[in-house]
Amino acid sequence: MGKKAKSKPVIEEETTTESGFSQFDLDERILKAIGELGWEKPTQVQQSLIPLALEGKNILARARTGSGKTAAFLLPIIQNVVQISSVSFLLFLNY
Ligand SMILES: Nc1ncnc2c1ncn2[C@@H]1O[C@H](COP(=O)(O)OP(=O)(O)OP(=O)(O)O)[C@@H](O)[C@H]1O
Repeated sequence: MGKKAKSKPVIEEETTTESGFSQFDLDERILKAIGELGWEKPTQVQQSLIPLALEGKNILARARTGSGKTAAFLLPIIQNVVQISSVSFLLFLNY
C-alpha cells in the first residue's frame, strides 16, 4: 500500500476583500467625495480607527504627522452628522 498523499490546505486568495474606503459603512456621498479627492485606500491609522469610531467607540490614537489622522477622526463624525440629518429629514417628512 502506498503512502496516503497528504492533501494540501486550500488557501484561497480573498480576491473580493475590499481594501478601499467602500469597506466602511460610510454614506455614498462621503465615499464619492473621498473618490473625488483621489484617495484610493485608507492609511493604516484610518484602517484601524474608522471601523471602531463607526461602532461608537471612544478613541485615543497616536500616529505620525501626515498619516491621515484628521480624516480618520472626521469621516466617522461626518457619517454621524449625515445619518442624524437623514433621520431628522425623514421625521420632518412624516410630521
Ligand atoms: N487615505 C488617504 N489617501 C491619500 N491621501 C490622504 C489619505 N488620508 C489623508 N490624506 C492626505 O494626506 C495628507 C496628510 O493628512 P493629515 O494632515 O490628515 O494627517 P494628520 O495625521 O492629521 O497630520 P497632523 O498630525 O500633521 O495633523 C493630507 O494632504 C490629506 O489630504
